[in-house]
Amino acid sequence: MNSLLDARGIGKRFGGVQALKDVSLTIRAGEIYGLIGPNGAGKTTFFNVLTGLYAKDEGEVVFAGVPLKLGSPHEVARAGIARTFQNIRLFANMTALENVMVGRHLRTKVGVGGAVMRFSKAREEEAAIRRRAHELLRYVGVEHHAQKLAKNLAYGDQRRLEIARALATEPKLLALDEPAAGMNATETAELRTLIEGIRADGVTVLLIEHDVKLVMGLCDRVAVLDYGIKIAEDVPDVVKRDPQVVDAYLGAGHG
Ligand SMILES: Nc1ncnc2c1ncn2[C@@H]1O[C@H](COP(=O)(O)OP(=O)(O)OP(=O)(O)O)[C@@H](O)[C@H]1O
Repeated sequence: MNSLLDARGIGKRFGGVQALKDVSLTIRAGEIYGLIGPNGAGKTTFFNVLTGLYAKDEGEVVFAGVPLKLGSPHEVARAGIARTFQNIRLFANMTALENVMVGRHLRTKVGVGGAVMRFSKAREEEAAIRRRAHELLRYVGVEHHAQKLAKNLAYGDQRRLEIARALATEPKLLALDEPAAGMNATETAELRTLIEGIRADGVTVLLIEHDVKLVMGLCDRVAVLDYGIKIAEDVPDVVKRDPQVVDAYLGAGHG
């Protein structure tokens, strides 16, 4: 399998805290890749560096064969990486449909300049965006809430809506930060089916998750961070039995 993302020697410090130290990992095209580790291990920091929210101190990322311009969320999104957040970040007072349409606008070709000249073209594009947004809401299973304000959706549906919004940018890589947090067993099972479907439709998935059962059941490969260092990277069956991983994470009541 080809590699989609190659992170090399990523380092990030916050004052005296070395949140990431020389982290290298490779995500292959078409896989579901899990990133796990104890609280404070650096998982979200890795996501934030990867998606341009934090400037890195060291390292580089090659994505789809091209060096990724780290430090710019817009460039990262354009390159084909979309994400969701640990703490849901929707536009609370916009409808579910509008939230997805906003994500979709990243792909819009008609700019502000010439908008009058190309008014009908813009209208066509807007209609296409709306259609696609409806499709995505249906895809994640919340189309019946299209006209509801995001803040009025149930928690699990908000998480699904965030995924729809991320997918609206047509990413090659979808990075999910603790998507199962706060979900009950039924919602988690449905989420698993959704993520498997997303992969089956050709999107590679990077997943941070504390639900070890979900990670081990769903992921093709898993990397483990501990104090900012990658201590393991392998298929779930090997990672599960790695003594260092058991010691740092799985032993402490997580498994
Ligand atoms: N913006 C920040 N400013 C200062 N320190 C930070 C910042 N973000 C993260 N850190 C520190 O970096 C380390 C790694 O944190 P991070 O949130 O990446 O861990 P995590 O593995 O995602 O944890 P969790 O599972 O609890 O979400 C921690 O020591 C944290 O306190």
